Amino acid sequence: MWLIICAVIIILILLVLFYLLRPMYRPTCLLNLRDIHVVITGGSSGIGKELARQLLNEHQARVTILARNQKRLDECQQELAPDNHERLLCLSVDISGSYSNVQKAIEQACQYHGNRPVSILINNAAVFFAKTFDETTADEFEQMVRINYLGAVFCTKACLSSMHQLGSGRIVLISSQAGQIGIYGYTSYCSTKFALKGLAESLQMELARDNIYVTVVYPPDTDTPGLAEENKTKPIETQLINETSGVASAEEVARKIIKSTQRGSFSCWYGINGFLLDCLTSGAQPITNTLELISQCLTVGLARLIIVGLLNTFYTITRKRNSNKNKTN
Ligand SMILES: NC(=O)C1=CN([C@@H]2O[C@H](COP(=O)(O)OP(=O)(O)OC[C@H]3O[C@@H](n4cnc5c(N)ncnc54)[C@H](OP(=O)(O)O)[C@@H]3O)[C@@H](O)[C@H]2O)C=CC1
Ligand SMILES: CCCCCCCCCCCCCCCC(=O)[C@@H](N)CO
Repeated sequence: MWLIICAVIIILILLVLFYLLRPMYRPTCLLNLRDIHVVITGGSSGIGKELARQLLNEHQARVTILARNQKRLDECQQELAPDNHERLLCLSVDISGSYSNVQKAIEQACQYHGNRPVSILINNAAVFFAKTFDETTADEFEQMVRINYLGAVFCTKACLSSMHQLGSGRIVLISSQAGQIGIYGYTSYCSTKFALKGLAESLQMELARDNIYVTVVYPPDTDTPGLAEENKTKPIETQLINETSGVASAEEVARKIIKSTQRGSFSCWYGINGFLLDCLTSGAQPITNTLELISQCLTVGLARLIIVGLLNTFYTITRKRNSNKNKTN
């Protein structure tokens, strides 16, 4: 008798919990990508280019790539859509320049794709280099904020009317694991990537009622031309810390971005470290799935313990180098 009463009480508590913890918004269905218009900033290299490739070849989407360098854009057009020109438009624009230029580029893109409004915007373009705060110039800080943060704001602003027109949409912000944890050498980069999460949380609260879903992506180091360039001057401290999460391929990173975007998940992470970092930094981020929330609640304490252990190692790495430098001086 008591057993049955206990079981009923437990079930009731679970039901109430599930009701209280239900997602605050939920995409109606998995987004079908066929023939829809996807805009990818920074799609002429690395992760952006791989996204364009998969969207074109595996999902038959229509793609617009925005980047600055015309030569790289031409090569991209040749490589990604040699005999299918009408599905891919490569446009040269600096997303951190004037807002009206970005707006014009988006208008031109919609016209090119048969007046198709933008269904998905992937804010992927960014610049990155690793230098200490002291070594980073004021101009470099400004450039980083302009491209990595303001560029995403401008493109999002320019695409929103499209999504309102459609009555649905997806906005993807490519952050980084360096947008979840502060790292030696990334004072300028981390700040811009952290900023994207604040933008995403507020934007999602505004747009959930319009059926527009925001996804923030947190890749680890990823094998791209951008990473190869960064590695040429990366301080050893930054290199050693980043190695904790290993190096992913652009192919796997792009694949999960597309899946998370179709689902409308709020965050997109990679591997066990990515999962733990997402739990650790879940804070007040919205949930799209009750099980996700339960796993975060159960793991957050453990993740905090692990990160404190790791931080000890990271601080040892940075102190050691400083004492070596001091000895040689
Ligand atoms: N690779 C990595 O290890 C990781 C990367 N990320 C993030 O993933 C994203 C892509 O990185 P990745 O593929 O390595 O980058 P790449 O450096 O390989 O490519 C960057 C792209 O952005 C474009 N771009 C840069 N500035 C502008 C601008 N002002 N206006 C328009 N386009 C611009 C570049 O073209 P052009 O110069 O011609 O304009 C290029 O197409 C970035 O947001 C990065 O922060 C996150 C974690 C790890
Ligand atoms: C709770 C336990 C979690 C443990 C994991 C902690 C690991 C920290 C490693 C961070 C790696 C950051 C890579 C940045 C890549 C990037 O964005 C650049 N390549 C571009 O500059």
